[in-house]
Parts: sequence; structure tokens; C-alpha cells
Amino acid sequence: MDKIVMAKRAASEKAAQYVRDGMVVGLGTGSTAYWAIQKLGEMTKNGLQIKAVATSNQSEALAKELQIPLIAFTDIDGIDVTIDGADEVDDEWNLIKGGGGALLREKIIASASKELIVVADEGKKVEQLGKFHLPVEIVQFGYELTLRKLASYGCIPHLRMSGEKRFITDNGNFIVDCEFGRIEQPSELHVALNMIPGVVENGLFIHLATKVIVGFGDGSVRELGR
Ligand SMILES: O=C(CO)[C@H](O)[C@H](O)COP(=O)(O)O
Repeated sequence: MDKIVMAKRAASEKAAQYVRDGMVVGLGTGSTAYWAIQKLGEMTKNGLQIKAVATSNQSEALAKELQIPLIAFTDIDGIDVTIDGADEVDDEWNLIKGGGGALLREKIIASASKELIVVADEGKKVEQLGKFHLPVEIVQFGYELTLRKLASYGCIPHLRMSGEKRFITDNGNFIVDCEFGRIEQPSELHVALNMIPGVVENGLFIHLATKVIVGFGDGSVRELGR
């Protein structure tokens, strides 16, 4: 197995150990969270009793395929634990997410979770956020104006494409990948970007992660301390 895949799988399988009978579990999105969903599928097959909510149509489909029981939001008060990947994790455990375009649902579910366990390969750990272009979900109406506003915050905005077409999120919106280079003050930027009319949500996850598990190419894992 490829070393990066091994790292992603190892981190995700470690995170799945925190899931217990009776929990409501948030299923993340992406190639790392995929392994957590796979592991939870195996665990439910072996008798683990959980109910799950998914952060994307893709993860919901995978959960159904693996026969992980899903539950409607109306039937839950909150979420016990969510396991999700990240594009960058800094020393404060602030994150950039949204590489897979699921940042809005991911943030709604992370915010409603008692625990957000971030699973990542070692390449995702950074000292400062911003090398990865920050994904921002925006409504389609007037998107040209929203792009200009985003640029006024010091980034080069790239409207995300999927082949020849514009990428459309599960919520029917566009994604703009904002090239900042370095993000000096993530908390302030997070608030400022969400104030722009037309912006639905941005991929900065500030103080939401409660645990970060990093996987390595040799299959070992490390839980980060702060
Ligand atoms: O935020 C996400 C999707 O919107 C993913 O968690 C993030 O992009 C990491 O993906 P991967 O595990 O495939 O590297």
C-alpha cells in the first residue's frame, strides 16, 4: 500500500477506537475520512451500535453501502464525535478544510459535535496556515463581485472547476480557492470573510478540533499535544 494511504488509514483507524456503543457519529469527507468510515463499517458489522450523520453526499453513500445506520437531524440533540480530515493543521489545531468541497456541511457538523477528531497524514501539519488555497463556499448569484471582495482581503481567488465546468457543492454553490500564501491571523480572517455578502462559509476551522491524530508512512500514529 502507498505510504500516504497507509498514513491516512492508520490515523483513521486509531480515531475509530474512540467510538463507543450508543454514540452519534459524524462522518467526515475525503480520502482520509474514507478509512474511518470503512473502519466504522467493519465495527458495526461486528456489533458496534452507532447512529451516523454524514458531511457529504459521497460519505452518506459510502455509509449506506457499508450498512452504517444513519439518523436524521430531527432525531438527535447533538453529535458525540466526528472524525474528519483536513488540508492543513497548525500548532493551535486550527484547520484549513474544504479541499473536497464539503466545508459547509463539515463545519455545521463539527460545530454540533462534542469531539472533533482530525485525522491527517504528516504532510498536513504546518506551522502557519495558508499555503493550501483556502476554500470558500459562495452563492452563484453575483459571484464575480464576491470574487473581487475576496481579492480585497489579499488573496488571489480561483473559482474551482471540475473539468470544463464550475464545481458545484452538495448545496448548489460555488467554491473559490483563495491563494493567501500565509494566513497571519486566522481567527480574524475567518470572521471577516464570513461578513462578505455572497460568502456562505469559509474553510477555516478555528478552535473546533479537540484531538488531532497524525499518521505516518510506516503505519505508526501520533496524537498531537498542544
Ligand atoms: O475538508 C475536506 C473535504 O471538504 C477534507 O477533509 C480535506 O480536503 C482533506 O482531504 P483528504 O483526506 O482527501 O486529504
